[in-house]
Amino acid sequence: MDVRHPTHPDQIPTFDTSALRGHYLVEELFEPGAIHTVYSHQDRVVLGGAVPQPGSPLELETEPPLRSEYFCERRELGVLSLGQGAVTVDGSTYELAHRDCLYVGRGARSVSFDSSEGGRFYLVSTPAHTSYPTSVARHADTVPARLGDPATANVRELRKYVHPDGIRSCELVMGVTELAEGSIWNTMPCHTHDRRTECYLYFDLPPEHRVIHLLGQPHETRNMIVRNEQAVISPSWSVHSGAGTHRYGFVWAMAGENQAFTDMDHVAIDELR
Ligand SMILES: O=C[C@H](O)[C@@H](O)CC(=O)C(=O)O
Ligand SMILES: [Zn+2]
Repeated sequence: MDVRHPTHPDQIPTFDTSALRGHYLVEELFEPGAIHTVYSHQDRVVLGGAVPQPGSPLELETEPPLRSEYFCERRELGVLSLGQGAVTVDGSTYELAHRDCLYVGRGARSVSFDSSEGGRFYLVSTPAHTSYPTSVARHADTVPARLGDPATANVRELRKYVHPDGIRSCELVMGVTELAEGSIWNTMPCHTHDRRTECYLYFDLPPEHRVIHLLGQPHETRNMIVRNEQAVISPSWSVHSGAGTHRYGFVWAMAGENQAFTDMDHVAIDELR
């Protein structure tokens, strides 16, 4: 488990490219036959990737930084399936298709991942004060919000999975946004939300393409060049927006003080520096 400490916005101008990437970019989450996790002290979000090999399920183990008997002892967990696979939680198996979401409530003792056809799972976990039921939200059954405009190259569909009017949780708010062919911008005009950390995982981006992801306070932005299946941790003071060299999708997940999706401090394009 990689541990990332929080940063102050005044540090941003002092970071070179590799320092910026070391603090905010999660480059290697998905390795065949392994589970990788990152513990961020930004709202104590844990990000992870699980890639089970056919016939060899992977069990989510606790890690020393958690000081817990099992992973979900004090935590809830969101799982976003990138492909076809199954997650077994305390003996109940949930089959997931590409972009389906499983929420695992606090107290689940055993969580394991299995796939016979190259499935992979993105994990986001946050501290939990109580136990909400483990449940599934399927991409095919979720009515998306249709956002954006062709003129601004940001036509996209947003699906909320874990949120106050969907799967209930303690802190976690989670969903997927997918851009239409020919659209490249997400979250522009952009925003911050001082009450929450937000993490993006970009997916469905061809290997030769990249997303130019913007971060930092609105008046002092930086960029990182991001590959497919890499994640970005955005502290509460940071914008989180990007433009791809190709269409893509991204999993967004938030944790912190509140769960109100509309609690955003909007930033006008002409305020950005
Ligand atoms: O606070 C909310 C998040 O930044 C994302 O949900 C934004 C997003 O998915 C989009 O604009 O497409
Ligand atoms: Zn946001």
